[in-house]
Amino acid sequence: MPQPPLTPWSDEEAPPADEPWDEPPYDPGHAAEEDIPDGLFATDHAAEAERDAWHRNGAARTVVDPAQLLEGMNDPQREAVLHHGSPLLIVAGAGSGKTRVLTHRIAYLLAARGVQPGEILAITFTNKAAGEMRERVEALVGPRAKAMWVSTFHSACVRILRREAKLLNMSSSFSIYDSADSQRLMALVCRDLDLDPKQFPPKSFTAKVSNLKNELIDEETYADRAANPMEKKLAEAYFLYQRRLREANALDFDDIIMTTVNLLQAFPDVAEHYRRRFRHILVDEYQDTNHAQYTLVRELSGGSAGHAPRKTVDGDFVDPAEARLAQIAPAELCVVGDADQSIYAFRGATIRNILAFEEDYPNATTILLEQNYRSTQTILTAANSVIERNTNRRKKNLWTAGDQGEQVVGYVADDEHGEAQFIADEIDRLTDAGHARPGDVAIFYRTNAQSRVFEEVFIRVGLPYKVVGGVRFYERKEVKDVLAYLRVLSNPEDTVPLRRILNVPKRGIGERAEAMIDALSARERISFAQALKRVDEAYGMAARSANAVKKFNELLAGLRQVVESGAGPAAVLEAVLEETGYLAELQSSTDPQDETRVENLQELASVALEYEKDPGSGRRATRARRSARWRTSWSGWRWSRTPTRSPTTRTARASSR
Ligand SMILES: Nc1ncnc2c1ncn2[C@@H]1O[C@H](COP(=O)(O)OP(=O)(O)OP(=O)(O)O)[C@@H](O)[C@H]1O
Repeated sequence: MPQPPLTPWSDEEAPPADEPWDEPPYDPGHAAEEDIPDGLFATDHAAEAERDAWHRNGAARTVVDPAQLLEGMNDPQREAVLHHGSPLLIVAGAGSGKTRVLTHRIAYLLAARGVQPGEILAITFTNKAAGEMRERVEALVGPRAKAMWVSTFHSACVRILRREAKLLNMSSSFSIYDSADSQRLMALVCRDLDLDPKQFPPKSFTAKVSNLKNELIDEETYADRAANPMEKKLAEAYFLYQRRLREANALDFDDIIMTTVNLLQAFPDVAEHYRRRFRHILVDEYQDTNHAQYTLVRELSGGSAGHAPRKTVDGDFVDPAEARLAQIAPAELCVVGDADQSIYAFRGATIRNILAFEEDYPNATTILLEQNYRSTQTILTAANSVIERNTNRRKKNLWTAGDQGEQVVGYVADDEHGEAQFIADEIDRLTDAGHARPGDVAIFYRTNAQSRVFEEVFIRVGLPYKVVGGVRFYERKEVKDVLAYLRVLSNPEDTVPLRRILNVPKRGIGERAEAMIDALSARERISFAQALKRVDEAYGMAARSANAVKKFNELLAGLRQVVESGAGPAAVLEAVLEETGYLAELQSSTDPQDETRVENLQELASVALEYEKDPGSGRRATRARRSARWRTSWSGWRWSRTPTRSPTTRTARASSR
């Protein structure tokens, strides 16, 4: 079977952008057999109700007592489960039982209101959350839960798109590009358009196209509005990128939502089909929806303000196909969210969707869940007093019927090392007293780079630790890349780091050129480093690659001068970051992960500075002052766009610090 050109993902596996890409690669054979049961879209629910009381094997189905579902619920929770008819917004504080409300509401719809499982669409943000919700619903209603769609936005849309692919002139086994695939495709597109990667970085184009799709702006609309040369180039790239996707029978991650919205808007009979099918739509984490997802929910449910099909002055439908659609009552929509917990603004999520729900759905009911079941009152009061400063916030006050609890301890240390030491001492105290094991303790920090100080103190005092959802500081790619430069500067013959940095950041020394250097080193029995210097003797090396290698040799020679001039580790590191273009590349990127990478390098630089200024012990006293001064100097350097200085000037500046 021919393989698709890049590595796509199968529909159900397609993870949302915030989940690690560790799921199995796409298997076209599997996708072709995707299990959409024949009867899934049948609307003969009366017949289903008859069968519903029994399993195929004759066993009685789980019978749910509606009254039991309401037991132990507080008043607003019960109200949210019972609510009938108009759109419902559940504003649920942390730990206030929103998952419980959602799952019990679904079970109640089946048990007390005669709703069929197939009429329910429950949307969550991550595959993990969907799995958990499905499990909790199944625990309440039994195997009937299988006929419901409890899925992420992406999985639900992929299912719809595979079914309707023909209408879109696509094959139903279309591929899905993950973000790495999208970046590779955009890089190819930019190359074909002869765009200078410095001026028009493909990565930033990928991010911009993604944002446009989240705003439902397709390539044609964008081309019409592109005004300046930058926007025009982006429009060209967007156009070609979409064409390439179509040619490959592929969609990228953001296309999935946008294409489904387009499908529902362009084909009223398709919209009608899903409107008739999904009579109950429940959306979790509504505060994290972006514009495309918001519109999707509106198209599937109908009923938001200004969403009625357009009519002519004579009262006829502008699109006659919409007449039938207009007759379908809106689905019951129930969204749950908490603007105070919004975390995805960087990828287009807009809490406007939750704040303006009542405007968008004028007959909406809002229920506040404020009773928290997880924390003590002291913790809630502390949390409330932090979040009440947020602007444009709907007032909400978390409280608990539980204990007041112990006082929260606030400790102000001199610096980050003092903080880490205090925490290590606390863990020691708790474990010595038998109150906790190290694994019972969680440490939160604001940015990834901050794990480094904790890791160092834990290693020193021998406390076992695990960095959750991240990579240990010294194993992060950017840290390893930069350390590889330092290793090569300290040992020019060290082949492994040398090969690691040969084309990092990209400088036109491809795999082929590397293989030729390797062959030269084998032929002449010289080291890889020496072979690099004798690049002209490598067989078959293209002139462009040879020049790139020579430039790399010059770069290393320049950096070596910095080392030989007696500069300390911080100055050498600064030289590496600047001269190689590594930092500039990260800074010009619009990928939020690259911002984190810059922070990690900043952290690495502060380690180097600490070492340079104070390699011995007893250094803590001066740390705060030093780190404050370093921050100032870093921020000036980090954002300055001044032309690269020669190594000599830079050394002079570094040693004058
Ligand atoms: N009415 C209730 N009585 C007792 N316990 C409750 C009640 N409602 C919820 N809880 C408990 O509160 C905890 C939080 O519930 P749940 O996981 O449903 O909350 P959540 O709002 O989804 O949490 P979060 O979104 O903060 O993760 C659970 O342990 C749940 O059993």
